[in-house]
Amino acid sequence: MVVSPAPAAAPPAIELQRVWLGWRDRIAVRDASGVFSRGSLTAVVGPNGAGKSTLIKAMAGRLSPARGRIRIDPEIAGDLACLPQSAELDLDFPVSTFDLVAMGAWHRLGAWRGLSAEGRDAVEAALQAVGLAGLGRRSVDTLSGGQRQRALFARLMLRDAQVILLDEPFAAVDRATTEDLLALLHQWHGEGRTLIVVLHDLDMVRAYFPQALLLAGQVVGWGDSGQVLCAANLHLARHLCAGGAV
Ligand SMILES: Nc1ncnc2c1ncn2[C@@H]1O[C@H](COP(=O)(O)OP(=O)(O)OP(=O)(O)O)[C@@H](O)[C@H]1O
Repeated sequence: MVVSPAPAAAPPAIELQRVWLGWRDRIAVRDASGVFSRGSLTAVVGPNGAGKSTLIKAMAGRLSPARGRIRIDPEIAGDLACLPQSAELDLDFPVSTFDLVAMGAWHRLGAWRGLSAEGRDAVEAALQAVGLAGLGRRSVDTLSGGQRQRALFARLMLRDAQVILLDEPFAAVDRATTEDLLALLHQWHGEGRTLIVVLHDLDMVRAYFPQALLLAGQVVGWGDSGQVLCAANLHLARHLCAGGAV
């Protein structure tokens, strides 16, 4: 097994300390340890059922570890945003795209306070940045899948979080949308945010993500994506998820 440690230069944003995660009596992730450094850009990859979404949910605070600890840097603990898989999001309600994006600012403004002129400008700027300028008045239930994903990225811009977790953000969106949203991820990375992104496209990971965490019910590799995504690790991950023991 090749497990490379994450670079030690930056302080930890999120540290997994012998974390076990499960659903009722089923263990989904066993004994995972490692560090997502501050400002890192990490892809979480692995076969279906490897525990990627489970780990994202646990780091977002939606699932408690059965054992071990997820330590989030206290300085950024309240500054973590999560975009779940699109299948988990019900956007079939008649709210305007503008209001959906503006919801990103709720944690700063309070749920029932109106947006200032500055806030409204920020929403318009975010809509423009994701290619939805002029669509603010459209109801989200009339947007295409790609447009919804763009709107959700605009909402993340308003959220302005230091740590951003994204679960398969490019599933079911076309290539142009993927490229635009990938560019936004890189912009956020350049701003020093910590990004943790569940992905299936290994070529994309090798090309654009410096760090990778390969899961298969346990950590198979974690570190430089070129090293982690070697043939031996990928073979081991497939073997483990097919029910093999090591
Ligand atoms: N809400 C749940 N209740 C019960 N079991 C669950 C739940 N969510 C996930 N699991 C189980 O936990 C294990 C890991 O699932 P998880 O969704 O984390 O995998 P994944 O790596 O994200 O898979 P995929 O690539 O298919 O999205 C699987 O065995 C799955 O059936």
